[in-house]
Amino acid sequence: MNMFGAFSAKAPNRMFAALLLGAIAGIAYAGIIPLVLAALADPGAFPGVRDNKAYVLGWEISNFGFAASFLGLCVLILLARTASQVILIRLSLDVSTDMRRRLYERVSSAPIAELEKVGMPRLVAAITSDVPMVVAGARLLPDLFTNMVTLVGMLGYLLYLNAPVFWFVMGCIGFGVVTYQVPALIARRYLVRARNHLDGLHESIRGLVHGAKELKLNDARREDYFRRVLAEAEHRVRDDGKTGQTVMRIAQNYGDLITFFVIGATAFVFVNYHAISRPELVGVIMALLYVTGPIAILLNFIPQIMMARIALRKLNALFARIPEEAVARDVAPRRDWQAMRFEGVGYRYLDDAGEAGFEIGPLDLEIRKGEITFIVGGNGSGKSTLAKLVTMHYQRLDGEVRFDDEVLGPANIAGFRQGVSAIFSDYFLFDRVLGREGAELKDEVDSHLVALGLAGKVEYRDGRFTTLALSDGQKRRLALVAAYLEDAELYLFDEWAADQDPAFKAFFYNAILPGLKERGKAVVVISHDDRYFDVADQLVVMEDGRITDRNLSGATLARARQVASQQHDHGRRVAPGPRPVDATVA
Ligand SMILES: Nc1ncnc2c1ncn2[C@@H]1O[C@H](COP(=O)(O)OP(=O)(O)OP(=O)(O)O)[C@@H](O)[C@H]1O
Repeated sequence: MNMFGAFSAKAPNRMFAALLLGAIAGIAYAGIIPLVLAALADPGAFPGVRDNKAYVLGWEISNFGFAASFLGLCVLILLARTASQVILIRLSLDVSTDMRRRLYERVSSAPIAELEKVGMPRLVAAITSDVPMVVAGARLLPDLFTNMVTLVGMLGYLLYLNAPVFWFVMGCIGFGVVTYQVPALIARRYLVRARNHLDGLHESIRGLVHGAKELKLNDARREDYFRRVLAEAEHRVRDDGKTGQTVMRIAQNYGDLITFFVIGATAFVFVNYHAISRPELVGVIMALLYVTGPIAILLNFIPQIMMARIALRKLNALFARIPEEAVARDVAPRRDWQAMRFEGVGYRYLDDAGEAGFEIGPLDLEIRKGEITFIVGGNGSGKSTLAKLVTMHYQRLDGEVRFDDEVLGPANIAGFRQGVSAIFSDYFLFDRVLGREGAELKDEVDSHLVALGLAGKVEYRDGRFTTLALSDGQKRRLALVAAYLEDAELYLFDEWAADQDPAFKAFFYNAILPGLKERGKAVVVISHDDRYFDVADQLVVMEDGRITDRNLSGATLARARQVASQQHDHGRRVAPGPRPVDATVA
């Protein structure tokens, strides 16, 4: 995608109209000086010559024909330029929305593993910095076109006035353009670096916002973060930006100077070597003075266009970085299965350089409907990675996943994935129930809010939850309400109960999970709550990326309890003796 392409792909007719109007304005601009010079050369233009005069609103107008043409050109410039700019501004707003929408669509259709690698800061930088920069650059196109047409027109006029002057000017412009490239290339290098540092700055800002509580508690820590992380990131963006912009301005002024140099060289040097009449010289100098305007504008645009191209390259790289997941889309949810089977399934994380990181597998596992499967294991043993394979956010790299006898692959994965509802440990709570509407929804939500002890805390009104300002445990319960309403075939809970109080923990393990099981759902729970391991039909023990045990034998239970008891750093183990579950809750 190039800048022009971004606009012309969206609305070719509007883009064409804007450029055409820009060209008309350019031609009209280029016509002004020849017209004035022609009028001045006409005897009717001078005082005392009474021919060809007219009176308009009491004003005496000499050389009326030229004056009327001059006015006509001015009006044409005004109308054509305004229309061209208005069309482009409106189009650019549509294009910005369009580009952002494309990015949203790409993000939502990208493989989760790629999104995790790209990270939020790069996406935010792309949406907030790159898209507006590209659009701002593309918006200059008609003005660029207008000024280029004016320049070409004026150079043509120069050729008509005096061919040697024209070739002299062309030589000077050629020299200027070539030598201009040196500072322009240096500037570009620094501007690209400044833009690359922007991703790091966004990452640092994320730390500032998300780590605000931690930073506030300790001045030394905050100082350190400001000095070594934020300030450094800011300085990198600022320093390279400053150097890039400075060199760019030098290049621009150098370009400006070249045009004046041409005028000086023509007036003071060229005339000594070529025969040129005084009126001819006046015409040439006027044309050259007039040309400085479009040249200055073109030079002024260059930094912005350069920034836009850098941003566009970043956007294109991001699009290439987050490819669309190669799976069939718009397929109906698949509910017609009884068991999900992992046969020798393996997965490994790859870093940016393609180096393999943590690896799980080969895994053999069966998750059946109407059963509860617990996954237990120490920190970093691969439980969440396995969970993402179960929810099909990650696709196996080795082995095979089957739903009954059907092998999971690109053609059917989207269908099976739509039958999954999951609450991950880093879940996101939306302020509404997505994908469902209707009057009966509110009644259902209300009854779940009551059951989960959230009535009075939050309501479902006008299609959204009235507040999300809830405690961690309450937020998780609200996420559970939304998950429950999805009526999925497979439910996955990654440490859902970790921050629930004993009563809700008991409610979750003793009422919600068995309830889902009774409804014939496949239930997968990552848990450290060894008190409730007996709720499981199947207990899967993970150690170092492998399943080391997978049944409910006494030995597995003992092993699972031992592994769970090694979870020192969670600190959220269930307190002994849950208080009786409230009748409304149970
Ligand atoms: N997005 C990622 N990119 C690269 N490596 C990752 C990523 N996520 C996890 N890992 C690696 O995979 C290993 C297993 O992580 P995983 O989250 O599956 O463990 P876990 O058993 O769920 O741990 P915990 O109990 O702490 O949540 C980790 O040691 C980590 O190094």
